[in-house]
Amino acid sequence: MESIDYLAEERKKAEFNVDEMKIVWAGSRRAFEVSDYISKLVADDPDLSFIFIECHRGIQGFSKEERTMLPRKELFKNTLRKSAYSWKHIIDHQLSEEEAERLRYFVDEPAFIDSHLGVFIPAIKGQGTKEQLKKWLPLAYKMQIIGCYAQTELGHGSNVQGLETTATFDPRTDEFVIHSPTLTSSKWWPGGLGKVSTHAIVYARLITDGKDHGINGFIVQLRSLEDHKPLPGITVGDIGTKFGNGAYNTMDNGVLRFDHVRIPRDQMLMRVAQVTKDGKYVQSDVPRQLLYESMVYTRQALVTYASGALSRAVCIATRYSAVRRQFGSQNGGQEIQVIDYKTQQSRLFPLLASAYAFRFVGEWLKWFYTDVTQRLQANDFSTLPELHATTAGIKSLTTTATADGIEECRKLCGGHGYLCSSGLPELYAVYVPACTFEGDNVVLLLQVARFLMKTVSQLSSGKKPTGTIAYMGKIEHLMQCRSDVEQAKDWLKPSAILEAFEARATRMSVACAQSLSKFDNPEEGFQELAPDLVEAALAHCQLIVVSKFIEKLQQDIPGEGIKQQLEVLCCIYALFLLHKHHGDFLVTGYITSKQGLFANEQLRALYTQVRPNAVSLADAFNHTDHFLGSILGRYDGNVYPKLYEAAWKDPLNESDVPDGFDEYIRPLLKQQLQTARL
Ligand SMILES: CCCCCCCC/C=C\CCCCC/C=C/C(=O)SCCNC(=O)CCNC(=O)[C@H](O)C(C)(C)COP(=O)(O)OP(=O)(O)OC[C@H]1O[C@@H](n2cnc3c(N)ncnc32)[C@H](O)[C@@H]1OP(=O)(O)O
Ligand SMILES: Cc1cc2nc3c(=O)[nH]c(=O)nc-3n(C[C@H](O)[C@H](O)[C@H](O)COP(=O)(O)OP(=O)(O)OC[C@H]3O[C@@H](n4cnc5c(N)ncnc54)[C@H](O)[C@@H]3O)c2cc1C
Repeated sequence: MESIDYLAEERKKAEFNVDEMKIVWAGSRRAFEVSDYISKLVADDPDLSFIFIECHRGIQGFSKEERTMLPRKELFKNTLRKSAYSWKHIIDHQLSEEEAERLRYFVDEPAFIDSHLGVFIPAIKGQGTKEQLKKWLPLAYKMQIIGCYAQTELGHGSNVQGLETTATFDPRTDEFVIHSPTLTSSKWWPGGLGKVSTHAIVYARLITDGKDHGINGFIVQLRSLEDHKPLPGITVGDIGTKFGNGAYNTMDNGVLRFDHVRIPRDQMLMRVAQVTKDGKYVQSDVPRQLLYESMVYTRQALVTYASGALSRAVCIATRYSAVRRQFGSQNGGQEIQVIDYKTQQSRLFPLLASAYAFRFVGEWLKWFYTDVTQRLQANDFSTLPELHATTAGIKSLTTTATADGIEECRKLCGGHGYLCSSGLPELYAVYVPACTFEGDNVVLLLQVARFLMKTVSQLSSGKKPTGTIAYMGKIEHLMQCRSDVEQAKDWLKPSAILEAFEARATRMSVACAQSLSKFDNPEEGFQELAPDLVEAALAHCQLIVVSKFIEKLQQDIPGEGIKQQLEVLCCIYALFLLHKHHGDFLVTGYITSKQGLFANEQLRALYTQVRPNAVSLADAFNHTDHFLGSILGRYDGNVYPKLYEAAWKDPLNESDVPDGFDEYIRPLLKQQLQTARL
């Protein structure tokens, strides 16, 4: 049956070429083609798009929208099936690394393979010696071993230096003895650990000759490669069901304890430090911080994933807001589309703009990460602190805004957003731990703040700040300049926006540095001023996102109407932040309240400009209906019949009279009848 496009009228309004925008969103024509092909391949192959479960009726298939109704054990087994099937497809069709990553992404179920590819392999690459890479990477790439990243413990997560697991060198046997001395030293949380991984990168305190050398990474085999049973001395299992139905529960986050488990000396990852056969600890000439390199890699990758998750929620909320109508019907005509309410626009369009902003900053961060990694290979470590601060800060900003944005999109969809079939509750439940994993977002902003305080303190020494903190080189100007905006449309000038964000970030950092200098003990001062420091760090990170969006617009972007749309989105993103953090800009004295009001006036005008393009800007994300997994976000907008149809598939509707009627409802009703008779 041919489907009707209920959003066709919306699509006709677009003032730009949607196909060209799809390429801008994907990053390149090639990236678009790979994503487009793989997303359709997943959607069209039932083995990848459906969940199959053995039940009393035989094997039953469930769609993605139905997965929140399924028990964890069945879901987990199905995820194993899909991972194995995906892997076979990757091998049989000789998919490239890029295609394989897209396949994993569009299958869209958290799985052990994410930890294996996203953290285990990067950790070996970042911390292993050439010989170790040669030995372990081929095994990992061929999945002959499956690995996880076992850093966090029951008692310690953020404080990596506080980890308790020990790795004590025994020179008699040339081995390390890995041990969990306390309950709180139990490894706790690693994804893929609970039921699947055969190996782990275990972070443990390195002890030689009774001396503690701090944390190091070790490759430890956990399970037999024959029967998958835990090896002697190892206790391992899953930590239990997590937030939300379905959601992250397809992942086996695990617990792990060691009872004096022996591993050969060459399984210590030795790029940063080595232990010789006679037990001597030798530090390399690379900085110790390279032990944390894999976290930098993953934080960088999470930024692009943030734009992906936010774009899904925004696509659902935008399409549904164009379908949904409330109030204002005249003479029996149609009611108003809720997307036409200015309040709906002021909540939705900044999120649409944020999705694009995060995509571009993610693109840039990937480039920056690659650039710094190449320098590291050549033993140039000068840009490592900036990379750490930037990945930590942008990961924090984008994941917090994305998690909050998904929840806002759920509310933008009214009551129907609360149904699992909207796709939004599960998207939120899957996504929200990104605010915690790979570094709690507040802890990460405090790292940015340390970097900023260091930068400010070095300004007087004449050290010229570069890269993302180059703006601090203009400190004298930025501390005293005032906005020259005289009317609302002056806020459309990139230079006006940029200076506002630079002045605000500089002044907030300098204010913190001045407050800090009043403390005799800087560490005490840092603790006391932490909330202000976090705000200063956020201001710096928002400046980075805004400035990378502006830089993107300075590139040659072909395609009818594309640049104009992106300019509107960039201004919405920046002016929305300016409006939200109005207080910062006022208190630091850069703008007057009148100029703040101009920004808000301009913002409303931009919402009107983006309105006819909204559905098409969401289409440009190129999400398939399968990937969205949402009745509200369907491409054709055919929401009501599909919601109605889906309700009847709920297990509660399998019978008219529910189980439990005879035991619990009938007696109540009888009791009422008897009372009525009395
Ligand atoms: C086909 C391929 C497909 C692949 C696709 C996969 C893509 C992946 C996507 C999704 C997968 C997601 C899976 C996620 C699973 C989750 C995993 C985890 O959560 S792992 C555990 C993560 N844990 C943390 O993040 C802990 C957070 N804590 C820390 O990082 C640190 O403890 C700290 C907070 C930074 C503090 O460190 P420390 O105590 O050492 O402190 P300081 O004294 O503050 O720092 C000392 C100096 O070191 C600098 N520093 C700190 N960290 C780093 C770093 N990472 N890099 C560089 N430098 C760093 C710090 O700035 C200090 O410097 P100075 O001031 O001395 O100059
Ligand atoms: C779904 C999921 C998957 C994970 N996967 C892995 C994995 O594969 N491997 C792995 O090793 N770990 C993994 N983790 C663990 C994760 O990395 C940690 O949970 C994370 O680093 C936060 O540490 P924590 O749990 O110790 O939080 P805590 O540090 O205990 O945080 C609790 C609160 O204290 C605050 N806080 C902590 N320190 C400070 C400070 N210095 N100043 C101010 N406030 C502070 C935090 O902001 C937070 O509000 C995973 C976690 C989750 C939820």
